[in-house]
Amino acid sequence: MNYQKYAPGYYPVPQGYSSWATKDHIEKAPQWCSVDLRDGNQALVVPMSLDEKLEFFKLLVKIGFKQIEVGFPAASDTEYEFVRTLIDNNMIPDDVTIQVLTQCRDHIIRKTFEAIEGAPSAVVHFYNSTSVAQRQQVFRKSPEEICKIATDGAELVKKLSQEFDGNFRFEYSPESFTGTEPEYALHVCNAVIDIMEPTPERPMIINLPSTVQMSMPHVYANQIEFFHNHLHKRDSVCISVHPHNDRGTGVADAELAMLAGAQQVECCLFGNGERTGNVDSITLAMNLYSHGVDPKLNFSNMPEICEVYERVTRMRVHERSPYAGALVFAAFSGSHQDAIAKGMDWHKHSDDSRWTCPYIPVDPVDIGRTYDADVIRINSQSGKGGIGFVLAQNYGFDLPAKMREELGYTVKSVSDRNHKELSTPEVYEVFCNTYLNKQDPLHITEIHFTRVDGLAANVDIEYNGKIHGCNSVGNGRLDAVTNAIKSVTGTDFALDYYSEHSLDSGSTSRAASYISINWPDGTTTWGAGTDTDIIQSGINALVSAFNNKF
Ligand SMILES: CC(=O)SCCNC(=O)CCNC(=O)[C@H](O)C(C)(C)COP(=O)(O)OP(=O)(O)OC[C@H]1O[C@@H](n2cnc3c(N)ncnc32)[C@H](O)[C@@H]1OP(=O)(O)O
Ligand SMILES: CC(C)C(=O)C(=O)O
Repeated sequence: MNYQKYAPGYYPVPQGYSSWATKDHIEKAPQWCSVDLRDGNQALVVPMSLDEKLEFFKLLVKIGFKQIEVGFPAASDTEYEFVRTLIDNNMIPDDVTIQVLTQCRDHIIRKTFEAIEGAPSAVVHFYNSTSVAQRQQVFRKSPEEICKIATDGAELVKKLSQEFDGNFRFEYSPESFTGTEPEYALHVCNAVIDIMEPTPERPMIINLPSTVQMSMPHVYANQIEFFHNHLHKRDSVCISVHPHNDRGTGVADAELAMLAGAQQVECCLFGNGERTGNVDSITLAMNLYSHGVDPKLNFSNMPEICEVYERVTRMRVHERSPYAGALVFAAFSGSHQDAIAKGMDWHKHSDDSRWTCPYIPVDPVDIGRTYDADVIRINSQSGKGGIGFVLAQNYGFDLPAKMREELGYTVKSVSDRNHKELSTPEVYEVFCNTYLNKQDPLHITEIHFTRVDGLAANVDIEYNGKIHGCNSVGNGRLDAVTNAIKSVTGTDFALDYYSEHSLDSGSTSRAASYISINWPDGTTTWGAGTDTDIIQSGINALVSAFNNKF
């Protein structure tokens, strides 16, 4: 690890371009430009087929993208045919503009115009590299010669836009901007703007890509503010950013750039794109959403978006991909589960409609996820709160706090022993096996109550395989049965806790009862019972608690 081999390769702007840093939130969504079908596609092991691109295009339209870079038409027949298919078959909605990318090379620009001829609304995006490294190593040209590649390209784009039929607007990128001296990049961009002569009615886009991310995000934001202040015809230019993610801060680059004056963001779903990817459109949009800002993109069906994306790109949505990954709402750990379960309950009963649930930045339901499958998941790190929540949500059992605690440890240890996550049915199975309607070694086979002075019970009890008939009395039914059990089994115990609630709604609803009993040796055992008859459910809980001693 020879760190001396490296030095920062970026060029900060002078002091005085960080007024953006006083802002603490983004007030509105940027103009979104999806580059999934171009930058995303060029980064795939196998680029998408025409049909796959069509399906992805439809998905992007459904999500709400109004500007979609559909490809690099000069790159391949598929790319070219895709653009022609969209145009020739009127597949572009009226409010959607397609965008195509071309290098500043004559034959590539010409081929690009052939591809977009007749487009109802298209952005021609032309670029050339301006960085110090590319000037020296790739092009071996002076700054002015490199600038001439851009201006020659701009002249040709402008000329062809008048020769070809279609409604065209323009975008220029000083590619490898982040490795370019800002003053020089500004000079090139202004030279292009002067040629393209945008107006406020027909603005052009200047895209300042972090082609390779080289600095901390605030350095990039300062660069954007510098351009915001010094670009020619600012009222006729839309500043776009196109952050990559080499340093892992693509989202921060985009967000700070928006504070600094960027109006458009070029991005890809799930941060797909060259190397570590482009900035993730889902994270950016959902970050706005979670602050109460309309993102102007609709991610209400995230599972469908993940499915289409994975199928057509052959990429995988990472489990921790913000807002979209399979595990991003999942809480395995006890204290998180406890807070989430309490937070959810608080929200259910609160008048405050704003989402403030601990640990979960947005309501999973808003993006098509479910609480049951996605939020509280059980393993050996889980706690009583989460385990109780799972039982309550899925099976309606609202366990008393102490019983939940005991069940919590039992469930955790099953998960720990087997070294696996427990599914909801498996948690339920542990609960049933441990507490519910247990009939061994003691089982009540027959019971009749009569009200005399207090309550008398005539009970048949099967205990250790033998049936015992018994008459007992008590101050209530449960007390009478307790006394019968004590006399048949010769044990002594005291009823400590009893509660019940109805389990299902409707006339045939079942009751669930919970009982704990204290034993002379200082121990406590718990049992649960269910039955359509509330008394029987209590007796079942009592018998279960008794049986749990043995
Ligand atoms: C950061 C980005 O994402 S930029 C977009 C990158 N995307 C792609 O490249 C995908 C599509 N590209 C392709 O299919 C091909 O590269 C094509 C069709 C564009 C060009 O193909 P080719 O001409 O066969 O090859 P190649 O890309 O290697 O061309 C290199 C030449 O173009 C020049 N060049 C590269 N970029 C540019 C540019 N923006 N403007 C002008 N010239 C350029 C190089 O200096 C080199 O010149 P040389 O022939 O004098 O050495
Ligand atoms: C062509 C440009 C915008 C690009 O993709 C990049 O610089 O990353």
